[in-house]
Amino acid sequence: MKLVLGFWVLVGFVGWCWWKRKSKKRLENKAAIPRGSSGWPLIGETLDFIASGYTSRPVSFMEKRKALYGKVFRSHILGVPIIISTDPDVNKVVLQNNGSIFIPFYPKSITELLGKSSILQMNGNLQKRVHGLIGSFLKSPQLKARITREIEKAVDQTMGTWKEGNLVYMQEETRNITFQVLVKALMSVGPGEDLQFLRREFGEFIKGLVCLPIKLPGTRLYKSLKAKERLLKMVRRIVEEKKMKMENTDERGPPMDAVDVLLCDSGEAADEKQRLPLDFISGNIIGMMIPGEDSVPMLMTLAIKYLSDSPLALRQLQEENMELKRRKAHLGEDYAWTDYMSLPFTQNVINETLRMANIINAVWRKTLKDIEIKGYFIPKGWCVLASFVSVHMNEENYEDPYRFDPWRWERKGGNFNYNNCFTPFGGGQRLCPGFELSRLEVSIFLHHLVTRYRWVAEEDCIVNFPTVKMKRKLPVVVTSISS
Ligand code: HEM
Repeated sequence: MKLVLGFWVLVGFVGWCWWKRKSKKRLENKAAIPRGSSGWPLIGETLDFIASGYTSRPVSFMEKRKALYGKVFRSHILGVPIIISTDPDVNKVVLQNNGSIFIPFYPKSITELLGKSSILQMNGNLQKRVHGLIGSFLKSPQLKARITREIEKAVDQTMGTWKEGNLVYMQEETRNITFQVLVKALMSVGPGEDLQFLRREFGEFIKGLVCLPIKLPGTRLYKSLKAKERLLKMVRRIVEEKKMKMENTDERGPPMDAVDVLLCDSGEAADEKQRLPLDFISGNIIGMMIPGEDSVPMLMTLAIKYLSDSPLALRQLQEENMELKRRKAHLGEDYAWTDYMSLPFTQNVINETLRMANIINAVWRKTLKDIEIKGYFIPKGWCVLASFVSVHMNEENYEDPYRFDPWRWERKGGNFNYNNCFTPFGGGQRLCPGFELSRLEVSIFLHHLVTRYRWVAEEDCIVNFPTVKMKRKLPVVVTSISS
C-alpha cells in the first residue's frame, strides 16, 4: 500500500516539475525580458538618471531609452535592476494589480523610516481595510464641508501676513497652509504648540527619506529615526486621549479625523485580534503625512509658476473666480465646498499642472511572480517603475505636451476622467485616498489668491531630483487687488 502511495506521490511530483518547467519555457518563448542596458558595474545608469532630474526635461532619461529599446525597457538605477514602463497599458496592469504580483518597493532609507506596518508598505486585506476607511472618510461630504472652513482659515492667516509689495516664497507659504490642514484632517490638532512641534519634528523626519541607509549616530537616517520616535510619542498620546474620550461618552458623533476613523473601526471589531493596535494607528497617521505633506503645496506652487508664465490662463482663471466671488457676495452666503469645485476652468488649470509636473511622477513596485504584460516578460523579484510623467509628456497622448494649455481639457470633454493616460493620483487599489481633498485645497487657495492679489514672479525653475521643487522656492512680489 505504502509503495503504491509513494509511486503516485512521485508521479505527481515529476508531473508538477514538468508542468512548471513547461509553463516557464512557454512564458520565456513567448515573451522576452525588455531590452535595455545595465550600465556601469554597481552604479548602473544612476548618474544619467539623476542628471536628467536636474534638467528642464526630466523625461530625457526615459525618452533616450524609449527611442533605443521601445516603451518598456530594462535599466539599473539606484542600486537595483529595474524595468521601466512608459507605456500607459503596462502601467495600468501594474497599478490595477491587487498585490498578488506587484507590491510597493521603496529605497532602503524609506522602508526604514516608514516601518513595516505603514499603509504605504502593507499589502493584502489590511491595506484594503485601512485604505477603504481613510479613503471614504477623506472624500466624505461631511469632511469636505468642515475642512473647507479650516482651509479658508489657514489661507486667511497666511495671506494676512503678506505685506503690500513684499517678496514671499510661495513654496514656503503654501506649505504653511497645507500642513495645518493635513494635521487637522488626520488628528484634529489646531494652531498652537502641538502643531509647531509636529511641524518641526516632521520636517526633521522627512529629511531622511532619501539618504544613505546607514543608521549610526550622527547620520541623517539616525536623526530622522529619532525624530520619528518623538513624533510617535506625541501622536500616540493624541490617539490615547481620543480613545479615552470615546470610551467615556455614550453617544458617539461622526468621526472628526482619521484617528477617530481608525479607532471607531477598532471599537466595532468584534474580535480583539481584529482591532487595530494603538501603535499601528499612530504609526499610520505619521505614514499618511508623508504623501500628504509635500504634494499639495507643490501642486499649488507649480500652478502659480505656470500661471505666472501664461497670462491668458491667469486672466481666465481670475475672471471665473471673480464671478463666483461676486455671486457669493451678492447672496451674502458662505462658500460651500461644492462652490469651489464647480469652476471648470479652475479644475482644468489643476489638471494641467498635475499633468506637467507632479511631485509623484512614478510608482515603484517589486514583482512576486513572473509575469508577462503586452509581450514583455518581467521576472519574479525585479523592480518595476511605472512612469506617469513619461505618459503625461508624450505627444501621442497630449498634443504639444510641453505647453501649459488648460484649454486642452475642455477639448477633451472638460473633465478629469482618470484614464490610463492621466494618473497623477495613481490607480487601482492604491489610488490616492487624499485626491479629492487635495483638489479642494488647491481650488480654495487659487480662488483666494487670484481674487485678492496680483503678483509678479521672479525668475525660478523646477528641479526634479530627488523630488520636484522650485530651485528658489518661487519668490513672488504680491500686491492686493484693492490697492
Ligand atoms: C497633489 C497631491 C497628491 C498627489 C499627487 C498624490 C499622489 C499619490 C499617488 C500617485 C499615490 C499612489 C502611490 C502608489 O500607488 O504606490 C498616492 C497614495 C497615497 N496618498 Fe496621495 N497624493 C496627494 C495628496 C495626498 C494627501 C493630501 C493625502 C492625505 C491626506 C494622501 C494620502 C495618500 C495615502 C495614504 C496613499 C497610500 C495609499 C495606499 O497605498 O493604499 N495623498 N498618492
